[in-house]
Amino acid sequence: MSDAAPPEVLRLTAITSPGLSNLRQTPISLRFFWVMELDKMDENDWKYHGEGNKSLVVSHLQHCRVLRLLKFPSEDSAHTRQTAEQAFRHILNMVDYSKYVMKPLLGEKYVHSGEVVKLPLDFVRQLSLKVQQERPELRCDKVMDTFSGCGLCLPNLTQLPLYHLRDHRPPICVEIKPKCGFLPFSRHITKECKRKVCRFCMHQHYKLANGKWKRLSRYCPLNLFSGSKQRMYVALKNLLEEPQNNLKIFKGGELIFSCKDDAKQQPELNDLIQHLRPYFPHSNGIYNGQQPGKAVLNEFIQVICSALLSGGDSNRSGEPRKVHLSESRPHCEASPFPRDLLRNGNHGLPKDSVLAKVLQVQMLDNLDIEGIYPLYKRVEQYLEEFPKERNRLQIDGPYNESFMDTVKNCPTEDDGSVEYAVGKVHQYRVAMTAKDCSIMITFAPCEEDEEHQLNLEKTRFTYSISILDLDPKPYEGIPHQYKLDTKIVNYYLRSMQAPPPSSLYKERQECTLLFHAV
Ligand SMILES: O=P(O)(O)O[C@@H]1[C@@H](OP(=O)(O)O)[C@H](OP(=O)(O)O)[C@H](O)[C@H](OP(=O)(O)O)[C@H]1OP(=O)(O)O
Ligand SMILES: Nc1ncnc2c1ncn2[C@@H]1O[C@H](COP(=O)(O)OP(=O)(O)OP(=O)(O)O)[C@@H](O)[C@H]1O
Repeated sequence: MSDAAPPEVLRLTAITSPGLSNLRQTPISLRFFWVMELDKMDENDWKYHGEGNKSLVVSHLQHCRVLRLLKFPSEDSAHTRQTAEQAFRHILNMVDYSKYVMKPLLGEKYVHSGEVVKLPLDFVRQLSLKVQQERPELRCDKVMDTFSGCGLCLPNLTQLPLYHLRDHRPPICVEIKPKCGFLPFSRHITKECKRKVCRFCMHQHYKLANGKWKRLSRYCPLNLFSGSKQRMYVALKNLLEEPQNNLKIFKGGELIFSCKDDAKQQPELNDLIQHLRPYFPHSNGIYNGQQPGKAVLNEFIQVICSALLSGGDSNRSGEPRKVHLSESRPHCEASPFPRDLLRNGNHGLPKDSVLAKVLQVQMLDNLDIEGIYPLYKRVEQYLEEFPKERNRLQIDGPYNESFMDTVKNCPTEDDGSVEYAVGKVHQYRVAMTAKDCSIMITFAPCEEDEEHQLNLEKTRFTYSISILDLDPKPYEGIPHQYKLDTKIVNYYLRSMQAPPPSSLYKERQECTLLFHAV
């Protein structure tokens, strides 16, 4: 980038993987956000934004961008010391995987792969100290990587660029980690309950038993992915009642609703309603016989549903084209729902909607971990004999077009080859990424002539939808997945013999939303 670049673009410090990426291919919207001058990086320009299990995210105070920094187990200091080079490779791999594997599968418009940046170590260390007190206790088993100086720069997806110039109401962003939206249908499954109850609902019992959460969530991903507005409504209502790590809400880039640091505490729905009121002025009086707070939440849920179902093209009669998933049962037995509603119509998801995209990629896992594990062992045995083949088979990347070809063109029948086994393992790992990604919907009030509006009756919102956390899942993680699957099923079967007391579900009258026709 030359010195004559416009002031917003300044000196570029992004490093892209050689031969694969090119700045000229970076969308102009992203280039606009590159305002980083290496020698002027100041931790005071950044603030803590959030974190997951693997990375910590800080956001810029003025510009719509975030830095995503890796984390390591805190006891693993020897590891952290030797990893500057590895961390750099790791982040490059993450970008390539997002760009060359997940983006083609999920759709250009939903995925922002970001750019690797090399940051001054002093800046990273100061930043790490600065954010430490903001970090939730449950995430402090890991420390931020302050050794490699590598990070990932991304647009801040909780914001709408330049939006603040148009309206005083800041954008609202809803982040949903939907998890696996289908029941496995593989012939390799040995436990019948896996065909009837979804992984998320079963996993709740294991999480409760090992203390990860104090209450069960009623959310069921199969309702969210059903395409039925009524079932989606229930799924979103259940997320609001018990968000765990599946729902976060931001306003103007600030987190306003999520699970509390102390998992025993409950997030305040009444506070959320106060935040949302100015966005739904029609709902502030008594509306359709509902309390105003509930009417606000109802409208809010409808905005989210509408965004999740948007993006599909239409057939000749103006109906959105739908995808139907005939292989899998559409309903999870752990999520009680009136039978007639379940029978009522085969909804399906609009073809290009974000949910359809995520679900299709999740369903690349068509053998289930029970079918994958023996194939993993076949690959392992082969690698023991021919260790040099690891590179050719792209077990640890590089994640490029050739990796993607293996994912797309894997034969359907097992011919006993290692190529078949590797293809299925690659597909499984890609599906795992889609089962663990998050969807961000950012919306804000807009004028009549604005492009990209949600199709709603009462209010006009401009919006954007993105999919984030699209990192590769490690090949070495497969034995762990196999063991975890057994544990989850066993805990579920055990807890079905002694069902948990109803108090383990959140009992809150004031936040029980009305079920109404949508
Ligand atoms: O295994 P799961 O289904 O519990 O998913 C893990 C997530 O737990 P969850 O069930 O969503 O609370 C887990 O989320 P939390 O750390 O619990 O918020 C991670 O996303 C983990 O991925 P990774 O190992 O960091 O790449 C996730 O692990 P992967 O299985 O996706 O590798
Ligand atoms: N581009 C972005 N814009 C705004 N916020 C973001 C962005 N990327 C991440 N975040 C926020 O940071 C949080 C942590 O990021 P992310 O989910 O990528 O972490 P992770 O450690 O990889 O997650 P996991 O626990 O699934 O491994 C997200 O939940 C989200 O709230």
